[in-house]
Amino acid sequence: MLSIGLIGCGTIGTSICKAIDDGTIEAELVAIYDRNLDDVDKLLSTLERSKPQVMEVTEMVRNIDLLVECASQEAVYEIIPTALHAHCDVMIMSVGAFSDEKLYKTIRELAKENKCKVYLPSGAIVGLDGLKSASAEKIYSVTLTTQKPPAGLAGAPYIIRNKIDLDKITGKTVIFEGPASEAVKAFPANVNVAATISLTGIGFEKTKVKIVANPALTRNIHEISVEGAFGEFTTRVENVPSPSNPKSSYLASLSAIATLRKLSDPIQTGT
Ligand SMILES: NC(=O)C1=CN([C@@H]2O[C@H](COP(=O)(O)OP(=O)(O)OC[C@H]3O[C@@H](n4cnc5c(N)ncnc54)[C@H](OP(=O)(O)O)[C@@H]3O)[C@@H](O)[C@H]2O)C=CC1
Ligand SMILES: O=C([O-])CC(=O)C(=O)O
Repeated sequence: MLSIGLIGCGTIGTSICKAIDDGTIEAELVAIYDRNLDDVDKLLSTLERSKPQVMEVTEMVRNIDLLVECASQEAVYEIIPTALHAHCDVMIMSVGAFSDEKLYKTIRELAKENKCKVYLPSGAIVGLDGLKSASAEKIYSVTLTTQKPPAGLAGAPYIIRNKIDLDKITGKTVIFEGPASEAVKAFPANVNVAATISLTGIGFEKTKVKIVANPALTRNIHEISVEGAFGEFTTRVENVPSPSNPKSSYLASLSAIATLRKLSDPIQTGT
């Protein structure tokens, strides 16, 4: 059975661990880690059958087949190369880290050299299958429009740097417009999906991102519009925010779980 180690015991990490614990994912949860020890304890208290050891990444990678990152973009730098050097496959949620082209190339090379897979789930968006198919031919444009309730954007470096008072926003307001390369750095905990779209489609510079704060919303909305040789499509998802972290949509957790379930399934649907 697949042995899994997980870094980041927050919202997504807890959902994944529970899904392993209750058998939704066919795997053994061998090890977990988080820099925040309270989150580790909280997660452990939710598990009924699994008894993962708490260990740091250097020890963890000696005991697992696959490392799951659901922590932060900085964690990708800290843990993914270590895991690949140790011949572990990896699944990454903080995909925005790959706007750093050097990191992306390093991880790609390391994965090839060590014959490892790097899984990037669709996360909180829908339509990655269509974009993947479309990218076999010419794509003319890709635009992501993300709308969140103002509280879902709190703490983003862009909001802090520009001294935007989210409490004072009373109507639908465009907060940011620019390339995905800038969006994922300005909003590292809000639009990792822009990175996954960029890697699947036409890259970080050509992918356009618009971020809207909308106090009328209770859900996180992502709309993707794509034009290419195939024709055009628009997808829209209205995501229920995770109760423990309104920045992250529940669908992101479910997407991580689905990606891990797929590993043990002989039938693979979708592009
Ligand atoms: N691809 C996608 O579609 C999506 C991606 N995401 C991304 O997935 C990641 C996890 O999301 P979520 O579970 O909601 O986040 P949470 O904030 O709920 O949990 C993350 C946990 O990881 C810990 N952590 C952060 N950095 C490190 C590190 N370097 N080493 C060890 N622990 C660390 C955090 O600690 P602390 O509290 O101290 O920061 C926190 O306990 C985030 O980067 C998020 O932006 C989220 C939604 C969708
Ligand atoms: O969960 C979401 O709605 C999207 C998100 O936070 C991200 O891509 O980082």
